[in-house]
Amino acid sequence: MTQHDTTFPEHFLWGTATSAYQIEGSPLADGAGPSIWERFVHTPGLTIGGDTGDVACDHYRRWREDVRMMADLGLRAYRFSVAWARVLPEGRGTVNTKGLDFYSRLVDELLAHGITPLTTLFHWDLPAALDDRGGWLNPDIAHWFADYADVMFKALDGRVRHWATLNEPWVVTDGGYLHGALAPGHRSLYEAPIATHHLLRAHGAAVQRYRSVGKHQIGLVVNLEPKYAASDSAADQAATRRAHAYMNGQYLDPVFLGRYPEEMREIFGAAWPEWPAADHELIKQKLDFIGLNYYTRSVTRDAPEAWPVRAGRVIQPQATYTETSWEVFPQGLTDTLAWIRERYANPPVYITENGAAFYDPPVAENGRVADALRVDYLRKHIGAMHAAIAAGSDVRGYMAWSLLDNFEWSLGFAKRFGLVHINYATQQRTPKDSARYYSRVVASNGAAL
Ligand SMILES: N=[N+]=NCCCCNC(=O)[C@@H]1[C@H]2[C@H](O)[C@@H](O)[C@H](O)[C@@H](CO)[C@@H]12
Repeated sequence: MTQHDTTFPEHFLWGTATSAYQIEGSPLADGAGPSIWERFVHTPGLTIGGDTGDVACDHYRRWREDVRMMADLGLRAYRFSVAWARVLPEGRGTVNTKGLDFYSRLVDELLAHGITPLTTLFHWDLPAALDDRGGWLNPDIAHWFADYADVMFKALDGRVRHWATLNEPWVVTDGGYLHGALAPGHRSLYEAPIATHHLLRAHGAAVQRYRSVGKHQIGLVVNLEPKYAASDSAADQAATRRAHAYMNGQYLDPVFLGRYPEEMREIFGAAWPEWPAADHELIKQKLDFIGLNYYTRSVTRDAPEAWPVRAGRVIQPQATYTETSWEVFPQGLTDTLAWIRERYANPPVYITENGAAFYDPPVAENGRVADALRVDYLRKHIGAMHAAIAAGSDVRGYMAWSLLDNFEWSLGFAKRFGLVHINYATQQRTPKDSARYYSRVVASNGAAL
């Protein structure tokens, strides 16, 4: 590839991403069991405006229309997640065939339109019945998850050739067990490391199971956020090392290197357990790819008040920020891909999420949504990804987050990440300018950047 050539490798997989609870609606339809998010959103005060995923984008009923829209946009791939409690209402035991059939039909419809499915087994919506048994704090969850994964592998493997075990274990632990902003809403220094470890053991158990029943590819999706020291001071440098270990190394080091970063004990102190070697062997299953979710960076300073990592984010006055207060920093994607390449011996990577929430203008009379900021965000980040590929990173695909405006967890519907606008009152879908732009990028394999 020459300097100005932005075409991507042949067969580069261009698509979009969503997750079950954020778009499907009908969370209890056809025998599905409740998830911890069903409980969380119906607990007053835990989501902005009391928003819930009861309807969301009504994708559970409009899925054919949505697949047709992906095909009309020329998308080649689609990353979605399976709601565990649709398939196993109690999280384990009896399979709900109607729940499984929803995903089987979705996969067949995608394939019929020439769209490659990438399937995430867990995207935060843990079955409530398992949470009642301790959820990610119960060591038994490793085999509960592997048994659920086994059901999905046997039902869909072959039609689905790209599996991801977990989506963003960091967010599950940091949001759900340390700070409590996300389901199940715990706030515990002692629970967080246990949740992390059991998430990683469950991941390892599912990958191990896949190696005995599956024939294609399986990986782990992590959100990585590069940390840049705010100054050369020892305190800021140390805080940056802690923040990097906590958000980035804490998940990939155990999987690729068989150990946690040494900074973890410094961060958690007495709350950081010692785990048996057998656990590390289970976690360290060989992966076929890393799924990278990239959104932003952090310029990091020492912050003794910022429990427990003691690292703070320094606002960059000259930067553009998204509606979720994330700095737009495309270089961070190039740097993160270089870090993966160098630290973990250049594993295959799919960018499984990249996108931004901006304040979009309303749908105009002519049907346009002129989301210029999102077009610019995509252009710059796809360019940053290309720079990493030119430097040797083995990046194999890019899934823009998100296909649709959707339920943004505790922020509800207030934040719009979609390439396609959703009118929640009518459920009308309207491709934004960013969708039209992305269609051209996909059709030209990156040349029309
Ligand atoms: N602070 N800070 N820095 C950035 C940390 C990002 C952590 N959140 C994510 O990555 C979530 C991921 C999730 O998969 C999806 O379900 C969410 O809708 C998107 C958008 O929020 C992203």
